[in-house]
Amino acid sequence: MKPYLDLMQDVLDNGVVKADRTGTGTLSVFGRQLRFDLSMGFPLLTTKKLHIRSIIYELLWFLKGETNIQFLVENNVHIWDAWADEQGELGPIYGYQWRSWPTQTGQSIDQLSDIMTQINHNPDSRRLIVSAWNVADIDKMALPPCHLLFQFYVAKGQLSCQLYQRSADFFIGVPFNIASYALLTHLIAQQCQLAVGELVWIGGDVHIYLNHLELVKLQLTRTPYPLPSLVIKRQPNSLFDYQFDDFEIINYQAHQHIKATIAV
Ligand SMILES: Nc1nc(=O)c2c([nH]1)NC[C@@H]1CN(c3ccc(C(=O)N[C@@H](CCC(=O)O)C(=O)O)cc3)CN21
Ligand SMILES: O=c1ccn([C@H]2C[C@H](O)[C@@H](COP(=O)(O)O)O2)c(=O)[nH]1
Repeated sequence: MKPYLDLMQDVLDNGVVKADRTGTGTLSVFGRQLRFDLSMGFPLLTTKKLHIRSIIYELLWFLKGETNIQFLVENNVHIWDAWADEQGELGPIYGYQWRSWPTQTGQSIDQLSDIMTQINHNPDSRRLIVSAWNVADIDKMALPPCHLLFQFYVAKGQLSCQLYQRSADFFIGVPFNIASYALLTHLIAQQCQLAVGELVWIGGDVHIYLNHLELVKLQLTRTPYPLPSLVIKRQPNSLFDYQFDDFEIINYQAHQHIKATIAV
């Protein structure tokens, strides 16, 4: 995860102090890229132990097309609690747009099913894109999508994924986002009988919240361990049939977790 740590240092060295919506304040840079060769290991941070359980459940929840935190809460995952209303609703966020983007004629588009069909039948397509940025729905969302558009690419029997993230909480959110899209790429690759290629992460406003600066500096004193591996124990019939127990992360050696306050 050296690229992640290098960019963390880049934000410390070159970041501009900016005010933000949450009132916390950030150090921020604009427009950065990270690349991970997924065939070389699963990109899970090793300089701070990550709660992979939350990451897996969140992705399964997106894949179900759900936007109510009930499924997460039932599985003791509370990462979305702070943004939900009293009914647990978040509005038409990721899951809804991925699985049932509404059309003007009252129908809906399952972008993920369509992308799988395209990868299988038209792998050289340059249009393998999924977008969560539904302009007409933004004001109904608890939070406009941060990871808002991703594109797949097939070459040499490998599936690569590039993600655009408009706003990136580098200490808390980005490690989750990288692991989540790495997992998604593995799942789609398995379903399409492809190997995994690269994950390319692109950040717009890449920021460190000012109350995370000391934690970031602590993390940068740590030496990374080798990356763990992902084992998928079963091949379900569809992308939407995976369960939590299908996954195992092996050889995950990491430094102690660093607890931080999240900006809401
Ligand atoms: N400021 C901010 N940063 C984010 O990363 C973020 C948001 N807001 N709002 C919406 C979602 C929710 N996501 C979240 C929310 C909380 C954690 C979090 O608390 N992580 C803890 C571990 C908690 C756990 O897994 O139970 C951490 O220390 O990483 C992570 C991602 C990512 N998003
Ligand atoms: O998956 C996610 C979701 C959210 N974030 C961060 C990025 C920002 O710090 C906040 C969102 O605030 P905005 O004012 O809407 O930009 O949440 C993330 O890093 N990853």
